[in-house]
Amino acid sequence: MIKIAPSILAADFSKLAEEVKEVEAAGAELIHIDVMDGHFVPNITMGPIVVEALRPVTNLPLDVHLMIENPDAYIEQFAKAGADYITVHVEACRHLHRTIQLIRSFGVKPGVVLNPHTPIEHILHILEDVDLVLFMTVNPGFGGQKFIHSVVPKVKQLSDVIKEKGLNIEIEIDGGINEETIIPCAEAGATIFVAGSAIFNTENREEALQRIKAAGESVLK
Ligand SMILES: O=C(CO)[C@H](O)[C@H](O)COP(=O)(O)O
Ligand SMILES: [Fe+2]
Repeated sequence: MIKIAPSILAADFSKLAEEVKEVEAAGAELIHIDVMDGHFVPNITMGPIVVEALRPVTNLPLDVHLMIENPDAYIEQFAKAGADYITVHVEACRHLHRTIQLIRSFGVKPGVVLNPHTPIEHILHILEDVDLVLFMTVNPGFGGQKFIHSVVPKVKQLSDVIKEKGLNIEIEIDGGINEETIIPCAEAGATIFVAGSAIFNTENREEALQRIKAAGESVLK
């Protein structure tokens, strides 16, 4: 099954609650929240108070993507604010296993994120401990960037490892996803797709979301 996670980074922040409700009604499966600190990435976005504000607005799981240095210092705040998933970059974690355990200790599902150039070997020894692996298909920091195709073989490589080991881990893709780029990623074994500009920068969000989802599902038939 293909799940679409609209990224609110591309939403109209002056009416964020309405934007979230609109994509929920349009068939979204998760709400993706991009947290940037101006250090790990060259942009600043939102913190736990936005997660807390959105928690009562939607029944969908809140997928919190931390693009921050020292994520350990903020995990409790994001967990208590209502995050369902917290994903951390392997490139930002000095003690990844500790960070993943910390996320789980608050009853939140942990995931690990790889930048486009990071090899999957960096996460092979954490697979047993995570619920999700997120592949960046743009350099993190901004919405609306172009999909980096060279990430796709890594997705297939990890998907094969997950199958071989019989693990229950979902693969999520983030960056430049639209009804074309979703296809090679779904073929490679990904099941959760973040889409920001391809959904929020359109007139008809429902149609955009459903077209992207249908393109992904066409691969599974
Ligand atoms: O993590 C991100 C950027 O760092 C965003 O989730 C991602 O860029 C989504 O936006 P778009 O679909 O417009 O590429
Ligand atoms: Fe993201």
